[in-house]
Amino acid sequence: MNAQTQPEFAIETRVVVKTYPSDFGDIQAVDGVSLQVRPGEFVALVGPSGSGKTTMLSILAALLKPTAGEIYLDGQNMHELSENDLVTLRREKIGFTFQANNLVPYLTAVENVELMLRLNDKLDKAGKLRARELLARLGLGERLNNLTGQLSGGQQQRVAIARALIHNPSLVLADEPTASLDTERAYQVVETFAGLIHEQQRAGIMVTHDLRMCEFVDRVLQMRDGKLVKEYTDKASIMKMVRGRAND
Ligand SMILES: Nc1ncnc2c1ncn2[C@@H]1O[C@H](COP(=O)(O)OP(=O)(O)OP(=O)(O)O)[C@@H](O)[C@H]1O
Repeated sequence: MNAQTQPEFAIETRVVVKTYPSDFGDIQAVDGVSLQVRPGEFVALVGPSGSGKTTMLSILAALLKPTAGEIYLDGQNMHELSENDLVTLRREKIGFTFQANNLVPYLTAVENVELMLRLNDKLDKAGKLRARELLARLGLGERLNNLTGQLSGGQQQRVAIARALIHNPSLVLADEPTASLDTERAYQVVETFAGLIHEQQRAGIMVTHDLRMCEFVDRVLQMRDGKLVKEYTDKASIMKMVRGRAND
């Protein structure tokens, strides 16, 4: 990897296809998706159920191999990496938050965040301080030493966000990060998430069914039948889309 030149895009996909075999013929879950996200840009991936959002997110997370197409993370073609290098790249350069936040129940809030640093061999004094600062920034300064089961859904989701960001990944992926939250908490979580993505210059991609959450993103990509069918690129058109649908 060339550390000298900073590529324009943190993540770029070129004509990505994912086909699942089935008894009724192949299912084209992702059908030629090309997208690019810059550092510091927060993008929402929306679309009806079955349109391929989760499949696309899994491919971006290097958890699923595409049937065809190319993916570049910080300019590195993922296809050219060995399985071992892919594991390392995923651990170092990608942060995730999932709907079920996958926190470790027998660890405290701060230990869950530190875990990402430990896995990357970066759990030093400065890292520990950053984990505490990040959780405090997310409003959990007084909950650092609580087990995650002692936290509310929204608090757990914020711990998951801290864990996704703590190792300074280039790409942060969120799958329905607000699914278990009430509206007010969902707004708070996504607003804070957006703020951190902008401030720390990460590329953020969030899959959401809740179009109101698009208020906080810079761009909306709409999928249908595995394809990107529409893009909203400015605040005014995003807000029009949010309001139009929200009033249905
Ligand atoms: N492991 C799999 N094997 C076979 N088909 C699959 C598999 N995973 C997903 N699919 C199919 O691929 C298509 C896209 O699914 P995907 O889960 O990516 O959609 P989605 O937009 O995330 O849907 P939702 O909003 O309901 O989560 C669907 O037709 C789905 O049935």
